[in-house]
Amino acid sequence: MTATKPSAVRRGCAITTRQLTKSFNGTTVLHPTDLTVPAGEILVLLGPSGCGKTTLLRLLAGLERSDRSDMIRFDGEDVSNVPIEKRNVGMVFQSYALFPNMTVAENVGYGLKVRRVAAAERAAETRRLLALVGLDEYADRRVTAISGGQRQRTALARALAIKPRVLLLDEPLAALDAVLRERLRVEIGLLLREFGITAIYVTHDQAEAMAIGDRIAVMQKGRIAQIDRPQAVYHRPANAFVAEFVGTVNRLEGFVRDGVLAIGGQGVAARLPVGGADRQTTIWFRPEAARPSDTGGAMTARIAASTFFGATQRLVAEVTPGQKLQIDLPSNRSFEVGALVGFDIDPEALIEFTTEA
Ligand SMILES: Nc1ncnc2c1ncn2[C@@H]1O[C@H](COP(=O)(O)OP(=O)(O)OP(=O)(O)O)[C@@H](O)[C@H]1O
Repeated sequence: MTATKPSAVRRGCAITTRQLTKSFNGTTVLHPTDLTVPAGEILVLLGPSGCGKTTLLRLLAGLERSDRSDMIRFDGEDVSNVPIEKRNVGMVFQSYALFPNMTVAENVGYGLKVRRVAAAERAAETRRLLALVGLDEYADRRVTAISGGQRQRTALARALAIKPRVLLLDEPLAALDAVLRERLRVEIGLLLREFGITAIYVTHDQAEAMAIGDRIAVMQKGRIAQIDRPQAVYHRPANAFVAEFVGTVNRLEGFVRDGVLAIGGQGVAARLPVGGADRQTTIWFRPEAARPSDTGGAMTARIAASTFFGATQRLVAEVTPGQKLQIDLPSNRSFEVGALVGFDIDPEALIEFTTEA
């Protein structure tokens, strides 16, 4: 994609919400939410179906009214009672919502035409945006005659054409196949950063969230469970829900005595040094925290399955009958299903929550 520097595009604005709340028919779907999004940030709203992501996005857009007013500010200005057409937000949806009877260029220039921007200026701006999203050669194609990925880039260019203060994206890649999704999430992230626009991006795909977001707000039942940089959300999840929703994670339950979590079974066992007082606890760790050990290791588990990933292999291993762990080990050693594997766990990567989610 061409890396043209946008010149006329205004930087995005800062967004703040204070105790933003939404109920439908007496059921609260967004609990009071305080959000501060600095200008130019890409914030991803991540969470399972029904957790309130779209509701929060629609409130910011002005497509829903909050339960109380004066809750949303753009650069300090209260926009709670400003209708959508005056909020100056751009929107990109999963279903491209393009006009099928128009060309790519006509779609991109549509918002400018509605705003009565002169034809020459409109054409120049449209060309610039099409170059930016790598569609200059498709300007005169009908949108019905381009691919899904090209349609999504057309939708992005169209949303950016009106120079929005905020760009809101709701599962923009959900309708695309896996390969295209993976490519476009990198491209969209680069484009949004290049624009310097403030963007709120809704997805339920954690890999997409980590690739695109400057920060991720993980939502759980109408609340933000954690808002932080992708690395922090992944490595230092705020609660068990976040740990399980973002990436693969293992849980080990047992008693800690003299600083060691010990669980045992028939030939398989864990004696994991975790420190701290004697307690019953759950310890969490990610598959890549496992380290192969030739001397036995703190953990011994029976291999139930293995999957080759190239550089690594993912083993499913039973540490006690019924307690399965997923661990990633280098793929240059082969492990037989049914055999025992010894490994350690990077102590830095152990996660323990004082309160359960
Ligand atoms: N207009 C509405 N009337 C009644 N209930 C609604 C309305 N819109 C959303 N809801 C409810 O609010 C809750 C949150 O919905 P929302 O669409 O915000 O979730 P989401 O996280 O975006 O989910 P998904 O990923 O499935 O789109 C859901 O339980 C949904 O059924």
